[in-house]
Amino acid sequence: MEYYSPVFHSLHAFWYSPVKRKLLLLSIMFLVWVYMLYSCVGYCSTVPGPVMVDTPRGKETAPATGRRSDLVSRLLAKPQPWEDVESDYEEPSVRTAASRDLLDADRDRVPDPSAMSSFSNGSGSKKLPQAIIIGVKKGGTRALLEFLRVHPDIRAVGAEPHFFDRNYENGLEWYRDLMPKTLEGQITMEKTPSYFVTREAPARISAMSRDTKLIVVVRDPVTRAISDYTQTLSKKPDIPSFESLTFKNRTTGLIDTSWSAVQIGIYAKHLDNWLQYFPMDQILFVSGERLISDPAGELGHLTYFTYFLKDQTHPWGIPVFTIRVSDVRNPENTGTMNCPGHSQLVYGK
Ligand SMILES: Nc1ncnc2c1ncn2[C@@H]1O[C@H](COP(=O)(O)OS(=O)(=O)O)[C@@H](OP(=O)(O)O)[C@H]1O
Repeated sequence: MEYYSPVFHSLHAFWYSPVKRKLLLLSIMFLVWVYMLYSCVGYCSTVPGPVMVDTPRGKETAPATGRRSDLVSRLLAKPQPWEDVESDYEEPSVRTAASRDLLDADRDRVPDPSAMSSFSNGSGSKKLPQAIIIGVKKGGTRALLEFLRVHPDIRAVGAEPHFFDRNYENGLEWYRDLMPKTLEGQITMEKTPSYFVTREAPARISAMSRDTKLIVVVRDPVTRAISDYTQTLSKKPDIPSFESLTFKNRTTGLIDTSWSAVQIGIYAKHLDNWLQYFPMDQILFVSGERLISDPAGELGHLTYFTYFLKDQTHPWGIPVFTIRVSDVRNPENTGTMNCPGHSQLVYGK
């Protein structure tokens, strides 16, 4: 006995009608297409797209991974109120974490587009930095960092984290999270030039790790001060002249050492603070002058740097960096010194 179903009958009739069959197929294709479109939109919204970031060189496109765009947005976060205010050139002799950076550059606040190492491939793990370029501001720290990060053993965060001066309360995990991933044997680095003149920085870095290598780019303090001043002048054209800020009394030649541009250049004084926490052989001095006059020559020292950073002696011997020194209060008093073994460090003495 044949079972008769009205539903089966209407389906049968529907299927054998060519027009209706085409309509059914079209509807199915349409539904599949809508489904695919929906899935694609959902997927694309989770895939990181290019991010435009403001840099000192203008707007640039960063190939944003999720991690990188996270870093960029964090570092591009609205500046704290005190960061917006530039003061009247009166600064404490040594900056404290809460103090304002009078001559700070915009670039200090804006992350470099290559905030993550270009070699970073997503593998490895984030580590706290083993080496930090702690200063000096306008010494050539950016150039040095960019030179160093060319080396495959060095991974550096491009933006200045300002952890040990402005963001310390965020904690070490926050700081670690800013770092690029590294593989075994690779060195994590960062640079924040204001650490050098921040009173709390040496103790804080030492608390993180007493083995941290410190790199200081030193430059003739007078040239450094002019560079610092020029940067501020470009943002605030109506500030007083360099001379009137430098001298307390032009006739006697008495220098106003409370002006931050001069303060920062009294290297020996700041160095004393660091030497309370770190031995001299853990601090590497680099010539800011050489970074300008012979950057290729400094690039040649990259191998030395990695040996220094890894606590190893280079097979070719001990690296020697000749540094021109001068006394900010007596610019005629210049000389040279070799690093390491820099017993003649007389900057600002
Ligand atoms: N190789 C190379 N390439 C480009 N620029 C170089 C280089 N070496 C040093 N400099 C000079 O370094 C000065 C900026 O120093 P910093 O990077 O430490 O500045 S900052 O503190 O990060 O704002 C800035 O100095 P001034 O030009 O006198 O302002 C740069 O010119």
